[in-house]
Amino acid sequence: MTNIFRLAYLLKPYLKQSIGALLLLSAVVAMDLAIPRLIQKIIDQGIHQRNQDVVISTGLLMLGISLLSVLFAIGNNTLSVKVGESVARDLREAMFLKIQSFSFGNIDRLKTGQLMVRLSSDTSAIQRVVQVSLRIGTRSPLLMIGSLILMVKTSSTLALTMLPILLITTAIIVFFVMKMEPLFQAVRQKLDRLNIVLQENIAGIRLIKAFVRADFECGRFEKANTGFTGDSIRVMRMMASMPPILTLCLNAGMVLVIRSGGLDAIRGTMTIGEVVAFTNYLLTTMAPLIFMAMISNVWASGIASANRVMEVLDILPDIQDNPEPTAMPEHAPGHIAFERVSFRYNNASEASVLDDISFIAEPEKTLAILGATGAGKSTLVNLIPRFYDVSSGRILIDGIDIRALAEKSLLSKVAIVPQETVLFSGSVFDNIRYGVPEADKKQVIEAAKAAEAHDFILNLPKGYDTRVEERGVNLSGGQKQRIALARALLSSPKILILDDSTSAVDIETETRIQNALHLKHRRCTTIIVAQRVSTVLKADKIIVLEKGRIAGEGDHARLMQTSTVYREICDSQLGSETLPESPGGTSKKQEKQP
Ligand SMILES: Nc1ncnc2c1ncn2[C@@H]1O[C@H](COP(=O)(O)OP(=O)(O)OP(=O)(O)O)[C@@H](O)[C@H]1O
Repeated sequence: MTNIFRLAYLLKPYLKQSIGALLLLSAVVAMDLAIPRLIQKIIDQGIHQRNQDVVISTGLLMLGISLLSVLFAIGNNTLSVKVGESVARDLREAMFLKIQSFSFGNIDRLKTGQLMVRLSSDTSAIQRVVQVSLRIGTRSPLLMIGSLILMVKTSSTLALTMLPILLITTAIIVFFVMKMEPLFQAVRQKLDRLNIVLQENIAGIRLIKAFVRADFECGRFEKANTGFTGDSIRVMRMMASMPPILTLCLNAGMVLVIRSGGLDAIRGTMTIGEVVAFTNYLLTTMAPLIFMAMISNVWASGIASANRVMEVLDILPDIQDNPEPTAMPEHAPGHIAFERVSFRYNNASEASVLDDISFIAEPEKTLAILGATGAGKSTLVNLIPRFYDVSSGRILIDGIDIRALAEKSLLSKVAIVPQETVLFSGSVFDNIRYGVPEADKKQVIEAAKAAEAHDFILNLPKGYDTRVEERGVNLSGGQKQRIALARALLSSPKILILDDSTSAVDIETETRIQNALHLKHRRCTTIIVAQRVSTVLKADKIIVLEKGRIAGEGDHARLMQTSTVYREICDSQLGSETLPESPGGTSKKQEKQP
């Protein structure tokens, strides 16, 4: 519930419009309340006393009031819709910005489907709460309170008779609202689950087809869909049972008023006009109660959504700049030092993914990290741009602990080509200059040439203007990797990290890329992650990683002599024939694919 009050804070920028909406609404309520009094006047002073003038003048006044009421209601509607939509837009923006601030660890814990529901359905539910609150949600209680006062003024004894019915009706509504809130929460959770399954399926549709797993996936989807439907039915059933119960209360009240008021009128202690006015006030007391009950689902789902949205807004990014961050020097050489670094993904998890890692990557040199799948290579390089923080030890760049550096400053010097290539829909040109939007065509072409992408891009239907479809489906794996590489090279980084980013290109192209990198980007520290020995042969230093620990360090020739693990990897991939003795040489042997 506190989250709903926190949401009220979002109304602050729209205070004027909100107050305007509420003032217009109050005027509408005042006019609604005047109508039964005017009816009473028509009956008692007009019809009963056969005074035609009273009937006509009061009738015209009623008409005028009704017209004005319509105009004010339209004004209230316009303002409340505007405020509701604006609050939803602000919330979506706040959530979007929050998600952008998340570090890799936060993203690992949150599911994409969940975030999508919170950004879309939950913000819409909150928007409905705001709109409803500025309209019927405020109108109903005001109308109810006004009607109650006027009921007491018309006949306090009759009003007292109505009290138990009003209390029972209120209790029923509170009961329903309290019962429905957790149910709405459950429905939202099931919707999350449904979205996660849906998203995984759409993203992985090709794989599902390739492995003929459509039946299995249909089963998974059906389970999520049935779960969602089941909970939705429970909520709807509850909602549907409320109006008939409340209508019963209203009818019981009417019977009581007509009976007691009728007897009072016969006794002459009440006029017929008063009885009619009282009946009307009973209606304007009970009907808002029923309306409020009907919109209680909007409230219940709004509260549930507010909790879920606030949950995201309350998350603190795992990685934040310290209060006085240091900027990387403009001409930083790019010297990297790992000092006794250990890392585990969740501090709760038992095993370390990296254990006591120490090494140095020299400026303008190439360091390769080789190891079997799951050895911890990607994890290791992800620590350099501080995607995750080390669990112990420290990483220094040019002598500065990266935790002391400003995130933006660090990332402006480090470029990473991740293992999984991500391209956005848009032109090839725009994808390459994603990190440097101001880059001109010449710079883009230069980067593409260094990444061995220029020739294939020219052969695409519209060259650099060819549209990359969603997730790059119209490009091959190797082509995507080369565009991603060009994107990283364009930012002229001081530290370039290639995380198995040439795994999908053939060995010949990979060699050309490496030569180009060596020529044009020799002034940056390059870290190459690879499973393929051929990728690392030319590196100045190779680190062999085994189960999160360093199992060998040195250049190819040295490792061939000192590291059994390295020799075994070489043997398994290149065979046992003589390999080049020194870095820079090329293997004459026909290479085997891993
Ligand atoms: N986001 C994550 N959350 C939890 N565990 C993870 C995460 N990413 C990787 N791991 C675990 O960390 C270990 C090392 O993974 P990593 O991706 O670093 O290996 P790798 O050597 O790069 O493997 P590959 O060559 O197959 O890419 C693996 O056991 C993996 O399951």
